[in-house]
Amino acid sequence: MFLTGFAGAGKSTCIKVAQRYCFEFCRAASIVWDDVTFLFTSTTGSSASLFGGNTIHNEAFLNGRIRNISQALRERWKKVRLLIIDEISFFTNEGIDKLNKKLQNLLGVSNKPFGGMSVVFSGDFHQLKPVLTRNDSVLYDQSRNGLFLGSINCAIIGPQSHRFDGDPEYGRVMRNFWQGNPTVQDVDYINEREVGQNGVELPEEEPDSDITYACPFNKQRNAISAGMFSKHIQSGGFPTVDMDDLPPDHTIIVEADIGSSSTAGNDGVTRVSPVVRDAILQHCGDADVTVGTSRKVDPSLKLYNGAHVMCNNNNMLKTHNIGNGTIARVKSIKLKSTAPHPIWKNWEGYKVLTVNARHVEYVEIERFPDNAKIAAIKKSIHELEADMIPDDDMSNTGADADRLAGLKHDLVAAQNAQCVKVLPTKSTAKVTVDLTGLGLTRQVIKGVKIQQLPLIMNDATTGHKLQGMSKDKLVVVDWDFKNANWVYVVLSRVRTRDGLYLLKPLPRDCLDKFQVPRELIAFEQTMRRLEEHNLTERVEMMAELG
Ligand SMILES: Nc1ncnc2c1ncn2[C@@H]1O[C@H](COP(=O)(O)OP(=O)(O)OP(=O)(O)O)[C@@H](O)[C@H]1O
Repeated sequence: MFLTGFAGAGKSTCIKVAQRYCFEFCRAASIVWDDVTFLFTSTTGSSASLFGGNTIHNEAFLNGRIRNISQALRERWKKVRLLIIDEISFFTNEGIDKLNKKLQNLLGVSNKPFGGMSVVFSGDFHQLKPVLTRNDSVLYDQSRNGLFLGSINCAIIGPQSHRFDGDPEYGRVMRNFWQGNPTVQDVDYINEREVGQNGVELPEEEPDSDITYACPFNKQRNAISAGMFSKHIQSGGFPTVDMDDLPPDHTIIVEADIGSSSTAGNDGVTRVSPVVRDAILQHCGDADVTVGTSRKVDPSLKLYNGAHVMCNNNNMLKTHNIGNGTIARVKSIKLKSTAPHPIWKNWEGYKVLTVNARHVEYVEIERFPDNAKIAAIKKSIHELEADMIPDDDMSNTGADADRLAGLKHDLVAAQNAQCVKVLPTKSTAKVTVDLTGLGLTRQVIKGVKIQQLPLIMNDATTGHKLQGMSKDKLVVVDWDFKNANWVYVVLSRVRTRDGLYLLKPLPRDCLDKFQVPRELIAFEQTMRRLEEHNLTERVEMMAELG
């Protein structure tokens, strides 16, 4: 099945509802149901973690060798009745071919596509493609992927978007972008949200506010995080370096433990010299330190209670539903019992505590924003407290007080269930460091042994991590026209135009950047015809049933 529709059409929500329906059906019919009966996966860790699923790459062992597939994994797949793959626009022809072979092997059925498994491909091809894909690798190109198209026997196209229910006019403009035909008036309408114009001001940062900064490049993301940290330091409580006072312990910079490298420096030695190490810690952001093709390591993580972070590996996706792209806030930092007392360092003239990552036992993070359960409990507490009169035991009934205590207890339990302890991990990274200021030339150092927490700061995020999310407030720092559909994906995350803040206006001459590829138009026509056929068949079947 192919489930599609424009941003916010409710594709992910629809799958959740279908899962609930299947669960209730199985329960009523006494059919065994377990956690993989309806297997929820996504092509990215960030969207998988939004609904408590895993990536399809992990579940179907896509990056492993067939001979290494364990018996336990084969047994697990035998229990799956329906496989969901969300955010399908991030999948490629190569991915589909691999999936087909892996499922045929896992299920022991080689003469049927995907080993005979029922698969729901869900997503919107008007959204982002994988970062490193060739144009001929897109799934919707009917001349290229017979397997994908040939296996789809049912299509559902969400007719409208629910994300913009609160602002239908913004939804209408987003649909124009989706269809590839925005007008200059649409661009002007968006640009009315430029900060500094028409009385638009940046939103206030409040503890529970879900403000996201969207920017195209990781360097910009790093610069925004550094700016936010400076703001945090200057907001008070940090002594300047000429004062005797010690810095507060709610804020600490966790410096990566950097060991040797596999490439020799100018002196022919593979050791990362103290000078180079200091340069990495002081001048590099996570955009400069990468593991494998894209995983980033922040050499100098600036953590404090409430800091916005993003997890960036999938090691805990299965066990704790925290994956690459899961967003969270820092709750606490625990140092090992053997750790020396953190020393302070000079950060723009202020004293800030600093510790090496090897001395950190864990950092506890809490998913953010609140899930529906926590939001509902907070709302009930707020309403009850508003009804109760402060310090007036006569008017406030005991029942109200008991209910309030019960709600607060439930809130703590629900919040604790959202918390996870993240441990430092060891990796081998490629570091790009500018050493020209030190009179040295070595700039790219490969094979650097590094230990750090698998977290990056999330004051700002790139479009690829935003896909699949709904936001109340979004600040667009800059535009990216190089990655097709970036502008549409970013703009369509926010529920209302009032929640949008632009640091740069959208260029008025960008209208030709939104054209929908011919192959995608042809693919969607095929899907529409299939949907009509499915609906007609269904009406006929219902009529036969009387
Ligand atoms: N039938 C519905 N009625 C009301 N609200 C809905 C409905 N379906 C979805 N929503 C709401 O609309 C928003 C977007 O839903 P959802 O994330 O499922 O859309 P999507 O199609 O998966 O979006 P995207 O393509 O951007 O990932 C969510 O806030 C969701 O709660």
